[in-house]
Parts: sequence; structure tokens; C-alpha cells
Amino acid sequence: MDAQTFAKLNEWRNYPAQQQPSYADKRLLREITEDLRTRPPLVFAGEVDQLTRKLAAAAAGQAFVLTGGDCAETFADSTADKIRAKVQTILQMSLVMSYGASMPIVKMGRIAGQYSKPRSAPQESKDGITLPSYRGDAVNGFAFTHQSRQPDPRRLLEMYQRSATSLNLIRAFTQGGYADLRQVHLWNQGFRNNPAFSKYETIASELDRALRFMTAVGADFDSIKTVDFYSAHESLLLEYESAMTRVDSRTGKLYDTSAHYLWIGERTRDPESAHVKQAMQIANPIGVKIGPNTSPQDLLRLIDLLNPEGVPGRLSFITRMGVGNIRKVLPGLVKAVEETGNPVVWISDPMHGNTITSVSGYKTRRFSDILGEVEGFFQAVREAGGIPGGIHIELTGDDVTEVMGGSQDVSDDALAERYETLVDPRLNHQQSLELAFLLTQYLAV
Ligand SMILES: O=C[C@H](O)[C@H](O)COP(=O)(O)O
Ligand SMILES: C=C(OP(=O)(O)O)C(=O)O
Ligand SMILES: [Mn+2]
Repeated sequence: MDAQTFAKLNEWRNYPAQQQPSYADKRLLREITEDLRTRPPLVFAGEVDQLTRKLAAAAAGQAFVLTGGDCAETFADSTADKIRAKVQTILQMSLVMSYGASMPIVKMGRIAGQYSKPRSAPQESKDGITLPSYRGDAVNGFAFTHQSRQPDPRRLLEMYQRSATSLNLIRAFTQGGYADLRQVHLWNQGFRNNPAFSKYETIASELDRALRFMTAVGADFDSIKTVDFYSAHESLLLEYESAMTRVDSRTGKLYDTSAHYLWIGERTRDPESAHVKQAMQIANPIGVKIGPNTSPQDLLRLIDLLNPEGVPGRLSFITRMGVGNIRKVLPGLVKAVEETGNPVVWISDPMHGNTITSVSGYKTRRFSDILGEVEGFFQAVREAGGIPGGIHIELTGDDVTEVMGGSQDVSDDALAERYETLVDPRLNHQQSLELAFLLTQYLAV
């Protein structure tokens, strides 16, 4: 690596980095990041560029992005069954959505690397004992003991290994025929038992007819049975992201090879933050989460820093305002950005602005608030002259009870039945499919 590239790679070190673990053993951290630097990349520059082109299509209204997966992946749950269920859920949603939108869906998972979390509070207290907060399996353990809550750099290696094995399986599923349209359609038949099915019967039978028509005219399903599926996670642990950054031999540019797509969280998106400085140096498509206190100036500055050349697909803004704020705050932001002519992708995260504590004490969200924010997002972006480009949600393929409501009407009392997330509540399989059906009404224009 030449001196100039090396300087770029380390530029972030000159700026304040929030939400970083403080490791007791700095030497061990160095040994581990040195080791990571020698490991093969998890994703390849060519794939990353292909994703950027697909995101460019979303910015232009010719594709729509679906990102879904856990709030916090865990090492223990990075199993074949759980990964399959998540990928299956995303493929099922995407079939329904692409029918509704009559356009391709860009499929991304918060998967194969979503192992670290920013937290509102650095510490957690229970029964008079105060310990560091859980920051994701890549940092420390969830168990509430002194030992488990200490940040351990060896977990970064485990993150790499788990990401690699997850991605290997995802590649096998999505390239090996598992994503065949007919198969995905068959899975969707399970939704017929959902209490809300009658509301969506028309679209479900239209989709059924469309596929039968394709079969009748001899469509070559075999030639379209692989799908492109991209990995995404929050770029939070800068030592890890930096250690996974490689020079692309074709172009000499830096790519963070830990995932195809990286986003910067609401808590670390300050233009002068190490997180933004790190993202400036890499060629991956970047998302920035934006909450209700974002100003138009913030966005213009982020555009200057992260996409000064206006490369379509390079930058997305992921709005997470809350159902009560989205219509008030978003139109002004969209207007200001659209006036610059810079091609950003507007993506809705209807989860993070709608987190509440239920009466029974669970961190949860209401399905109705999530839908309300999605609706507000489509209206606000269109009203202000922008193009709604995608949705970013926390989901799992399992029948958990973490989000209240939906057609199966998960009640406050029912949350206790299968509340499994370690950080934020996720839509379960049925709630995710229901959201996909509901989205079709906003996607069809
Ligand atoms: O996933 C997002 C954040 O990490 C999470 O909402 C923060 O949660 P906390 O407020 O429980 O720390
Ligand atoms: C931490 C997250 O979101 P935000 O930065 O929007 O709070 C997340 O996506 O899990
Ligand atoms: Mn979350």
C-alpha cells in the first residue's frame, strides 16, 4: 500500500469516534486487527460496484430497495435455520413488492456482520449492580456479569468468522436455485392462513395469475432462479472496518470488504466524526441514518463530504423520524436535497423512531406506527419532489412476539411469549409479509 493510500485508510483516527468499545488490552486489539488485515475479503469490489448501480436505479425510481434483518445479530443465532428463514422472508417480501411496484427490488440483509450496537446509555444497572451496556456480540457478552460485559477484541475475529460462514450460506441459497420464483411463490401460499389475507386476496391472486401466465407462455424460470443478495451492517467498530478495508487492484480505490453496503448510525453521523471520515475514503455505497433533529444543512454537508461528485447510488439517506414527525420534518429535508440535484436514495426506516416501552416493560413498537411512518414517508418524499427509493426494517423469519399488533394482533401480554431480541424488537415472519402486501399500495403509482 502506498503512503497516500495508507494515510487515507487511517484518516479517521484524527477525529473523535463515538460509541467505540474501550479495550483493556490494546496489544491484543492490535494483534487481532493485524490478523484481520491478512484475511480474505468477505465481499468483492465488483459486487459492490454492481450494488451501487442498482442503488442508482433506485435513486431514479427504476428499482426499490428492501433491507431487512436483525437489529443485532448474535453469534449463537447465526445458524443455518435462522439465516434461511430470514433470507426466505426477504425473498418472499420482495416477490410481493416487485409485483406491486412493477420494478426490480434490490435485496439487502442486515446480515453477515450486524454484530455491533450503539447504545443510548454506556452502562446498565440491575439490582444495584452497574455494568457496561451490551454493545453487540462483536464487542461483549449479553450475560449480566462483570466478565461477560468487558469488551474483548477476540470477538472481532469471531465476527469475521460468523460473517464469512453466513455469507457463504447466503451465496449458496441465492445462487443455487433456492430463490426460484416458483418456490418463493409457493412459500407465499402460507400467508393464505393469515387473518389479514382477505385484505390482500386480490393482489395475491393477481400475482398467482401472473406466474401462471409466465408458465403458460414458456417463461424460462430456470434462467432467473438466482438472485443478487447484498450484505449490509452499521459501520460502527472502526478498528474492524478499517482492518477489512482493501485496495481494489483494478482501480487502486479502497473498499471496505466486510459488507457490500455500510451505513452510519444516527448517533455517529456528525460530519466531523471519525465514522463519516472513514466512509469518505471507501468506495462502497453508504447510508446515513437521519432522525427528527436533522437539519437541511446537515444533509448538504454530508452530501459534500460523502458524495461530492454526485455518483448515483453512492449515498442514501435512511429516514427514521417516528410516525409523529415524518410528515413535519421530511418534506423540508427532501426539498433542500433535491434542489442540489445530487442523486440520493431516500430510504424509510420506520422502526427506530417508533420505539416504546410497553406497559409490561418490553422495548417494543406498534405495527400501526410502523405502517403510519411508511405511509408518511411516501407522501412526504413525493410531495417534496423526491423519489421514495426503499425501506429498511428489522425483521426475523421466526414467529417471535416483539412488535405489537399486526393482523395476528400481538398484544402487550403476548410479548412475553417469544421475546428473543437482545436489543430492538423485530417484525416476525407474518408481520413482515403483511408489511410487504401493504407496501404494494404505495409502490403502485
Ligand atoms: O438499534 C438501535 C440502537 O442501537 C438501539 O435502539 C439503542 O437502544 P438503547 O436505547 O436500548 O441503547
Ligand atoms: C442503531 C440503529 O439505528 P439508528 O442509528 O437509526 O438509531 C439500527 O439500525 O439498529
Ligand atoms: Mn435497532
